[in-house]
Amino acid sequence: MSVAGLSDPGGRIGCMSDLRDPAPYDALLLLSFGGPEGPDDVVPFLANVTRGRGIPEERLREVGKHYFLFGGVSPINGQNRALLDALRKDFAEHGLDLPVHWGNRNWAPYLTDTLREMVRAGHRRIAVLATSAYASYSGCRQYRENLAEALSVLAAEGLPVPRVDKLRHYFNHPGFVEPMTEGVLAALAGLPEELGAGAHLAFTTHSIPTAAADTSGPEEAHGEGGAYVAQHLDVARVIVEAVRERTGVEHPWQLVYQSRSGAPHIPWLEPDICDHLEAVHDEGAPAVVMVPIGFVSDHMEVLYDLDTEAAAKAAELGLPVRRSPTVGADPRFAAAVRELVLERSAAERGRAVERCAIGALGPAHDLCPAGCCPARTPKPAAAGADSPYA
Ligand SMILES: CC1=C(CCC(=O)O)c2cc3nc(cc4[nH]c(cc5[nH]c(cc1n2)c(C)c5CCC(=O)O)c(CCC(=O)O)c4C)C(CCC(=O)O)=C3C
Ligand SMILES: [Fe+2]
Repeated sequence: MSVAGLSDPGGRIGCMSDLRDPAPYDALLLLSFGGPEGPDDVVPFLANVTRGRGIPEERLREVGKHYFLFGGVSPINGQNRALLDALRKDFAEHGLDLPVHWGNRNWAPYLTDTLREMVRAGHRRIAVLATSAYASYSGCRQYRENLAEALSVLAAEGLPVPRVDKLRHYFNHPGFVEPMTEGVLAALAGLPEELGAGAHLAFTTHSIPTAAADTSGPEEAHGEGGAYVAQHLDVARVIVEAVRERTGVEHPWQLVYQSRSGAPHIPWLEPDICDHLEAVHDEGAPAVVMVPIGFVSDHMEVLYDLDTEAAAKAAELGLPVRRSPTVGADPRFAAAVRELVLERSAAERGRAVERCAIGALGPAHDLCPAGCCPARTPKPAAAGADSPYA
């Protein structure tokens, strides 16, 4: 069943607030991308991200320019540490006794090392929260492939193989969306009054190849843009409507893309944020608020691609822009994670659960069906119906 989030002035957002029992889970794993923490980390980090594709070091240094501009430090690890603290605090305050660990796909602490420690500490049934809210190969199945790889290493080492369950996509959880809505309202209020009312909202997310978008989500969601585009449009509509309710203004808006990479002849989702800024400027938009709904924290894709590159484009056009924040370690997001854990725990125990979701799409599946967000070259993926693991 899908119900609207209940939000009171104290900031509590709840659907399953009566639940406390995390069984059958004995731990939560925060699974993220990882990022470099100094100049010497940048090239090895990029080699990890692009592993198996034989990209020469020279090219990696070029790609690493964004990181070198910031002293070789991505903010993403610090942001995950802050999220870990927020989760532990929220769990403790709500009587949820569940240890929280952290592992990354591409940098230390590495997923495999974290899982090994968790198994040695006795954990056998692990809920997994990925720092990616939407469907897609890059945002979902690739994390599941990395989980399968890590489990295969543990098995080869003769260690027990834990069961890992990835929590559902939370793009439409009110604890993810409401802090972003508030951020948009604050960004609009930060514009000079005569510009704010007519400002355009540019909702941004990571561009991916159109072929990956079209096959994102379960098979029934396939079609142009697939679940990836549909989910982002749903979140954008919810925010536009919430802003209209609060301000009386329905701002013109569009879903646009950023951070494209890959060969130019392969089609990726468009338009790019910079082209979009130019287009709306030509149409006479007085100002733009960039809303990075595709990301969970203000990491390098946000700091470079929006705050540096797109901001420079806007300055060149003389177009006033603001950028609203991502959820990061917002306590409402931490509360949402607790609810996702408790909801899934109850479901695994066979209880009927209320799944908190706003927008038109309803709550996403617990278990990715076979063929969900397929890879170009099939690999084993854990935590889905087609997982080779229990
Ligand atoms: C959908 C999506 C998300 C959102 C979901 C999620 O968060 O998972 C995301 C997040 C991120 N992407 C990140 C960094 C990178 N992504 C790359 C490359 C790519 N991303 C892709 C997609 C996504 N990416 C794709 C289709 C590619 C090309 C193919 C490939 O290489 O797989 C490359 C390689 C160099 C380049 O091609 O530019 C880098 C360095 C960082 C870390 C930022 C930091 O350090 O603060 C984060 C959070
Ligand atoms: Fe990426």
